Amino acid sequence: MYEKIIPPTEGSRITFENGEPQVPDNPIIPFIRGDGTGVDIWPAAQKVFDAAVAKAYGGQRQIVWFKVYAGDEACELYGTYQYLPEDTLAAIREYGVAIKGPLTTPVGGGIRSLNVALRQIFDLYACIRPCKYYAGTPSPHKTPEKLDVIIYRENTEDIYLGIEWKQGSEVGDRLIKILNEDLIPATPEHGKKRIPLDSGIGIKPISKTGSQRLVRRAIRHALRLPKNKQMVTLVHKGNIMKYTEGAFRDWGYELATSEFRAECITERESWILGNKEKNPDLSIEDNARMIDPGYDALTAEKKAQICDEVQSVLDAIWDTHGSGQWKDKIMVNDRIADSIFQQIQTRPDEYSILATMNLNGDYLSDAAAAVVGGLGMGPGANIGDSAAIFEATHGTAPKHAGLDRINPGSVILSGVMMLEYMGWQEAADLIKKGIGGAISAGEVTYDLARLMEPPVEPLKCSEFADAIIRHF
Ligand SMILES: NC(=O)C1=CN([C@@H]2O[C@H](COP(=O)(O)OP(=O)(O)OC[C@H]3O[C@@H](n4cnc5c(N)ncnc54)[C@H](OP(=O)(O)O)[C@@H]3O)[C@@H](O)[C@H]2O)C=CC1
Ligand SMILES: O=C(O)CCC(=O)C(=O)O
Ligand SMILES: [Mg+2]
Repeated sequence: MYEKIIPPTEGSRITFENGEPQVPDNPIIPFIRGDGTGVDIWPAAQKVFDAAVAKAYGGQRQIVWFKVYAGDEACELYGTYQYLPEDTLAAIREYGVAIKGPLTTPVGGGIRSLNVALRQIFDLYACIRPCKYYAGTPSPHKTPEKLDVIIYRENTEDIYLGIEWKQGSEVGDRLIKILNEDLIPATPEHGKKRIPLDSGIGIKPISKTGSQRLVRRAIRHALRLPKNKQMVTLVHKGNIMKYTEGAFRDWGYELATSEFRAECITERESWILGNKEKNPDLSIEDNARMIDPGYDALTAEKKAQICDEVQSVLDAIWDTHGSGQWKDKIMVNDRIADSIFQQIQTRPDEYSILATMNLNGDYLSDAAAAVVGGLGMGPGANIGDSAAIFEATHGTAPKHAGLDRINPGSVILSGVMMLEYMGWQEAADLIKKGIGGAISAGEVTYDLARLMEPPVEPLKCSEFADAIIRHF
């Protein structure tokens, strides 16, 4: 079945039922070491996972690791340009849950991202990146403990679909000609706009299906959180990209107010209900004026639309959500993408789950990780309905590769997410305890050491792993 790898003779497969993993006591888990700092991080992380599982279950449970290849290491074994061999895909398909180190993607030309390819091949449509503060972690931010968000990033489409044409390419030039001469003039709202002839062109597809399945997972996650964290914020740049990012917002609200009607309230609905609760005799028009501060300057048609909205919300959900009942529901709101970057710094505690499209989530997850201590503390999971691959938010950090210096924390915390996904909470908790203990004792790698006051001597990558195990 495999060309160059041999599966372990012991261990069993993780299977999926209704999108949920069914985990035996000795699951076979494929891992990709990764390029660049993967050589440092992976052995450190694996040591921590094995120690935690051994301590938590005293031999009753064990992960059976299966080394598979991608990136530079794959080319060494399988030959030039064999960056993502069929063996690796077959192993992940067979065993369902995998974990990986970072893989290099060249800028400009060269191969397209292997990381993105894996997400698309296995339809791992939700990229989940929690950004939570570990006590004692040094941070460039004054109040990092106030940030506790989980980024739910759509993981398969947007510009990451990779449909683009180089400037000057034959097809790209043809496309620009068709757009300039036919499609743009046929769309009156585009007026006299034309695409400069020396442009590269990229396509940004945002589908209703892709958006809604992501938001569905985000809302389901919110349902499992404590009441004060039951919020989902739809992040978008819909004021500029109306039919892609704006549509993501609209489809998100549509899903929340149809599939999750009993469980959700939108921010705007909460204002309408709240206004009526404070003043039961409030007229529809006065309520409309209160939810839209620019109401009096609007055209008659727009005013009528807002009054209709107020009336329909009251008709539809006053009985089920009114009289304060909405305060127990999941709050669904939306924020424009640039604004959320400052909001996670100025009002971090007002957010919980941030549901984003692919590119916005990529940017936002690095920024949010920085608030809670940096990319060395940014874990992630790519989840689909029949497979999952866990990986850190960061990349290969090439200047640190092979120096036994980099922080393995993000891959270790990605492993914590994997253990939790598998239902192995005891092992996950031990690792979290170990990380907390090591940080509190000032036993940290260079990235955290340089932020600590007073400064501490940094540990090596491998020493940090040992410190985590000591603090279990
Ligand atoms: N999922 C994946 O596999 C990803 C792959 N990539 C790929 O990685 C390559 C390099 O990307 P680049 O833009 O340099 O981004 P990286 O995330 O690899 O590194 C940027 C900087 O972030 C800090 N950093 C990264 N990882 C860690 C860590 N584990 N511990 C502490 N600090 C860390 C370092 O900062 P400092 O030097 O200041 O300490 C590092 O120089 C590219 O080819 C990119 O495409 C990028 C992101 C994700
Ligand atoms: O695939 C890559 O090289 C970069 C991906 C990335 O930055 C991410 O997923 O956060
Ligand atoms: Mg990124």
